[in-house]
Amino acid sequence: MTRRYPPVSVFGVPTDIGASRRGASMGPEALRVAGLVEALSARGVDVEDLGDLSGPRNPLSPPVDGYRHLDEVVAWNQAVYQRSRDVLAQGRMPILLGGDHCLAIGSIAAVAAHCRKAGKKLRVLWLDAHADFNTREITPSGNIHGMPVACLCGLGPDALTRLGGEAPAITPEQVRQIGIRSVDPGEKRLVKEYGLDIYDMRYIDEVGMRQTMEEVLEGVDEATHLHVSFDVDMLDPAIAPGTGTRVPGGVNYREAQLIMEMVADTGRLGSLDVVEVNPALDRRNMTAKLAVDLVESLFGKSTLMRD
Ligand SMILES: NC(=[NH2+])NCCC[C@H](N)C(=O)O
Ligand SMILES: [Mn+2]
Ligand SMILES: [Mn+2]
Repeated sequence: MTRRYPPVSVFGVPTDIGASRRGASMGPEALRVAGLVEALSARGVDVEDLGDLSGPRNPLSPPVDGYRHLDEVVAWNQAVYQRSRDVLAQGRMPILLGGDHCLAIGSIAAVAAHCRKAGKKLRVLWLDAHADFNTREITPSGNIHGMPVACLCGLGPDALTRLGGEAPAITPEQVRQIGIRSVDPGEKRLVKEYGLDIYDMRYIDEVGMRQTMEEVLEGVDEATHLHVSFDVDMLDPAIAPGTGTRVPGGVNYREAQLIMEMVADTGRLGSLDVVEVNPALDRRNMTAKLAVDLVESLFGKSTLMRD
């Protein structure tokens, strides 16, 4: 099946400000070196690379009042919010190259504001080993890349929950999490309290990825905007070692392809984050290359004979 895709604007956000381990700041360049932009244009996508945003350096300081680098995280996310908003206003699809996962606060807040204005129904697919639903009270690390989903749902400091003015940017019902296998004890309680829809690895093992994705995509229609927030640590570390918070027992190659292919089949992909690629921990850029391979599938590359 050949499908027309909206024009795409790629931008890099070279920071690891939301993490305590450095290196994700080199992710954007690793994804470019792996050929992300060329791969999209080879698929017939009209794609431009806007280069990298800039922001404060990483002081690698300890948490203050439960947050590590809060001011810097806010500054980077304001830049992400503005860039994502501008790209969407031009009728283009933003692809954020991270950087760590705290940056999804800015990208998804912008997408949510855009959907409200355009009368679209937003659904967020959160592909991750982690639920990223911590708050300052319960975080084991103070790392804000463990908090973006909570911030987007209105739990967190005003400067992050109100990036787009209103809070919450989204509600838990709009989120589907896939590949989860590491949730901190306090975080687990909060996730249950807020009713987040989590397709964890046990569930995927039991029912299979096809059934999982059918449930994830249930109700998606012409009015739906799908935002995919792809933390590469969703993948099994054997195939994706280049990331800072590895958890064994992740999604395998074929399962990951099926996720992307089934999203592509909906034709409703509206925006994308590719985050947590850490070249300092990678081998021969294999994690970035795999991420590019999967992004190609999100844009309709298929091995199906019936196509
Ligand atoms: N986006 C990520 N890789 N998040 C990892 C979070 C790990 C842990 N749950 C924490 O809050 O510190
Ligand atoms: Mn993660
Ligand atoms: Mn994450």
